[in-house]
Amino acid sequence: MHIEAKNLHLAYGSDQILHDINVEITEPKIYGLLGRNGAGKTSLLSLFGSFREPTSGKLLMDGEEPFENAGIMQQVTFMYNKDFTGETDPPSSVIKHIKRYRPNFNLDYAEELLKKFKLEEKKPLQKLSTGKQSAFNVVVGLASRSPITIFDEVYLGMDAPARDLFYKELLKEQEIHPRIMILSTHLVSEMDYLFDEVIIINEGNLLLHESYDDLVSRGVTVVGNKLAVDAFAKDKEVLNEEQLGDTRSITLYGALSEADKASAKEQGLNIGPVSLQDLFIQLTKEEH
Ligand SMILES: Nc1ncnc2c1ncn2[C@@H]1O[C@H](COP(=O)(O)OP(=O)(O)OP(=O)(O)O)[C@@H](O)[C@H]1O
Repeated sequence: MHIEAKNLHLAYGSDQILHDINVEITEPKIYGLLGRNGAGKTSLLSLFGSFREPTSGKLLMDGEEPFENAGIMQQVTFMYNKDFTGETDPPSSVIKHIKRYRPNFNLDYAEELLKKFKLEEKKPLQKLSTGKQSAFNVVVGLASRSPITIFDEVYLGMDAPARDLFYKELLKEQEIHPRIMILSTHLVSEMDYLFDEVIIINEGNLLLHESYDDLVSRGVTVVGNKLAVDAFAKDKEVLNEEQLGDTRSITLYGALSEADKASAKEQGLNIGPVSLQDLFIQLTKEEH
């Protein structure tokens, strides 16, 4: 499947939330969707999940508008922190009915995952702990095997071992049943290794959509003597700088040329990689 957003706008009443979003998601890969609190991630994902209609612009999935489009909706699984109040059946019973509305849902795999996440309890879903309810959402999302699978911060309440299990299953699933997986998260440093591509939204605008490798190769950290670092940084885009005594560390946005690398070496400057989290923090700082 293939998602295409053209000049997408979303307003809640008079509040403009998403502004002129243009994005194409075409490959069965894992996409990390990042943005500060309130940036508009859930709003965008709720458009992809057919929960809402754009205020203007076009959203096409395989060339069709998804809103109230049953054929498209069956191909998209949008998992978020659902409120399970009133869900009196245990997880093992709830999963038996999912195939009716998610045609690719694999019950055997879901049962296997219930065991792995220790969700075989007889307790009704509404009485499970927050983390276990999140794990249940993860199970449904993975086992749905929908061509477009969206996880909107569902892993928030899950403890570290459960999240680790989720990441492993996700990578395994993606290898066997590749699909468009979109993960929105604030756990950037923990999850960055999962992403093939990164989409960043800032204040309702699309800030960037790039492959993970391209994005992190755009930034470098340069550490060394303050004066040498300052001279090196001249005419370059400095995202961040920190100083301790005479030592200065800067984060630069933009790939270094071979000549730059040679000159840094000559001046005793240390060049290192930049993490996605550092780039994200710098790129979404208020002054940007
Ligand atoms: N139903 C709604 N009615 C009015 N405003 C809303 C509604 N849902 C979200 N908003 C507003 O839209 C903006 C974007 O919210 P959204 O939940 O999409 O952000 P987010 O990036 O997912 O944030 P977070 O990381 O905090 O979950 C916020 O200003 C929020 O207050």
